[in-house]
Amino acid sequence: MNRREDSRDPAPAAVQAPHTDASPGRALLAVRGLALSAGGAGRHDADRTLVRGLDWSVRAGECWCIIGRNGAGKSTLLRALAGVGTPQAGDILLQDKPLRDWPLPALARERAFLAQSRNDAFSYRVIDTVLMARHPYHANSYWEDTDDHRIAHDALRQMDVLDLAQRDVRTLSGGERQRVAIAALLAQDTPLMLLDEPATALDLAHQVAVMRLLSRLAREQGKCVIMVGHDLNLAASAATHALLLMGDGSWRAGSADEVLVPALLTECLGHPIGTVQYGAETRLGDPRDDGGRPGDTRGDDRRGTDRRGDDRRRIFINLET
Ligand SMILES: Nc1ncnc2c1ncn2[C@@H]1O[C@H](COP(=O)(O)OP(=O)(O)OP(=O)(O)O)[C@@H](O)[C@H]1O
Repeated sequence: MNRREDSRDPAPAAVQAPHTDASPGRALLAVRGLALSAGGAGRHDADRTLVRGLDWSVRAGECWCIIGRNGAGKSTLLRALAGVGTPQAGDILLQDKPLRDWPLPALARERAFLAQSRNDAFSYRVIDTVLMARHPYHANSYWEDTDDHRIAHDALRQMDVLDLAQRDVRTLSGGERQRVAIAALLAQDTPLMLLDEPATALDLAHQVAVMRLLSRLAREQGKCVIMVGHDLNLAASAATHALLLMGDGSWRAGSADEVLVPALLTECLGHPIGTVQYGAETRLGDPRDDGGRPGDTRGDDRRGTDRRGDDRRRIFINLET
């Protein structure tokens, strides 16, 4: 996406950005002309367009956050990317091959999907739910080997739930269950990781730890992370890129510095959003003292927007209640 010359201009309404093929490297996931409607294809009530003409490329090492209001279509899009459900139009290519052409076991070795909610109908030990994520690597066998156990234990340790390994999943708290589900996703060890609101139910320390982990997996292991989230500060702390769903079918995609800016977020979320900057020498203060008005990005220009090169951070503030 081209950055506007003067970011003080109001965001254009419902402008669709060009897809992100300008950046180098082959796309792990390529979305072409995708259309999604509420309720999915073939439903008589599938008349509200959630996403229209989505052209989007995602590469190894990128960490994307999908942002939008309730009902904008974030989960619907993530499910489509996981191969669940049929889009109204368009193609989703994983490593240049349409998702529908991937055999399920092979697809399960390429992408892992953390759904927004889950039901534990049966009694399973925590370790067993994580070991199940290793089954795509055992085409003709139900038995896990020692590598699987090591990987499962490592994943539980990374999510700080190794001590719960022998517990029945139905006895876990909401945050513990969420961390076990993320551990299972890690144990699946796929190049593409799709996470629907991974920070849900987590306490603050674990929210930050999960974002750091996802960011590191993308940066250091070349994983491709796509997550849905409502917390802008958490998203901004981890995401290299963002996709905004505007709610009327239009969308904006680009680097975090291009897209996670107050004017676009205000338009996307329908609520005034500004930023304040803090760092080693600047204390967090009242955002209204920081030169910000709803949709006003002058502060960004003045303070710069590189959130990874130094210790400065933008935090997003709702200016009005
Ligand atoms: N089976 C269905 N039948 C009819 N409408 C549906 C169906 N499934 C989803 N929808 C609608 O599609 C829209 C998009 O749903 P989706 O779950 O993708 O939104 P979302 O952006 O993830 O929202 P949230 O932030 O609340 O999680 C919603 O308005 C929802 O009510």
